[in-house]
Amino acid sequence: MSASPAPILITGASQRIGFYCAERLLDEGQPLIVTFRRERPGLARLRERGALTLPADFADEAGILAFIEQLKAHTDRLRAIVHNASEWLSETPGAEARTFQRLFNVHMLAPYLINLHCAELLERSSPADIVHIGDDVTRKGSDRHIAYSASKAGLENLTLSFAARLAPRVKVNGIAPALILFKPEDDADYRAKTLAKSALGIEPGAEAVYLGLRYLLDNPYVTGTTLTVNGGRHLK
Ligand SMILES: NC(=O)C1=CN([C@@H]2O[C@H](COP(=O)(O)OP(=O)(O)OC[C@H]3O[C@@H](n4cnc5c(N)ncnc54)[C@H](OP(=O)(O)O)[C@@H]3O)[C@@H](O)[C@H]2O)C=CC1
Ligand SMILES: Nc1nc2c(c(=O)[nH]1)N=C([C@H](O)[C@@H](O)CO)CN2
Repeated sequence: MSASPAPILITGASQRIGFYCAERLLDEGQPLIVTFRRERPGLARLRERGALTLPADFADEAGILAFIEQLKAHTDRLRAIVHNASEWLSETPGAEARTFQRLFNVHMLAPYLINLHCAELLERSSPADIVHIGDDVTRKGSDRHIAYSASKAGLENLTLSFAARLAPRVKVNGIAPALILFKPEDDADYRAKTLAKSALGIEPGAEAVYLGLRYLLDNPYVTGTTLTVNGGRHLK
């Protein structure tokens, strides 16, 4: 039995929420493997801190399977898998089906295949967790991000199925955020309108998701659950 702790895998951790969670886990001395699609400034910092950074594009089955093979060449065990990689795409006029397929690949096919192919790596660790990062928008859908919302709803359902399949050795949960971080290009009007959608009316920052991740990793009696981290949007 290896003395060093098994690594945690976070997908899409080169920026924003995934990057923040990666930094916090490294702060705790947690070995880390992260995936990235495009080279970004934060990756150099994660590498400096000892994280293994693996390129991965989950837009199609071939890219997902290629990542799984690459991952298994680097480790034979995992403490947890955090499925964070995501694209926030609205309907693309004239390319609706391509966008739909892309979103379902990133948000559903990638977690599905990675979970199935990497369950054995998780079962070599105790405790072991899978965390799916979803979206609170699945509560009511979205008229401007139809395929995105549907694919995130499917991801939420994977939480239930994998929690049943992998118990008791692996806990499987989700986190459903609403606004966590604006994008730099979001204008004042959009920001004001978005903040008004929740009871708490704040942009909490990535720590709001990390605290949910920490809770799920630490709690031995939670599985098949999706944590809502939405500032009380459901109350408005
Ligand atoms: N930010 C927010 O307010 C909210 C976020 N969420 C969810 O939280 C999670 C993190 O959000 P956020 O940090 O804003 O996410 P980002 O939009 O920054 O995306 C995270 C990463 O996913 C990667 N990614 C996108 N497409 C692919 C792909 N085809 N294959 C592999 N990687 C890919 C991106 O890589 P690249 O760097 O190449 O673009 C990006 O770095 C997401 O699942 C998101 O849906 C939910 C609600 C609100
Ligand atoms: N992959 C992403 N998903 C989402 C993002 C994002 O930036 N990347 N942002 C949101 C918004 O914050 C929305 O919740 C409110 O405007 C949703 N999903």
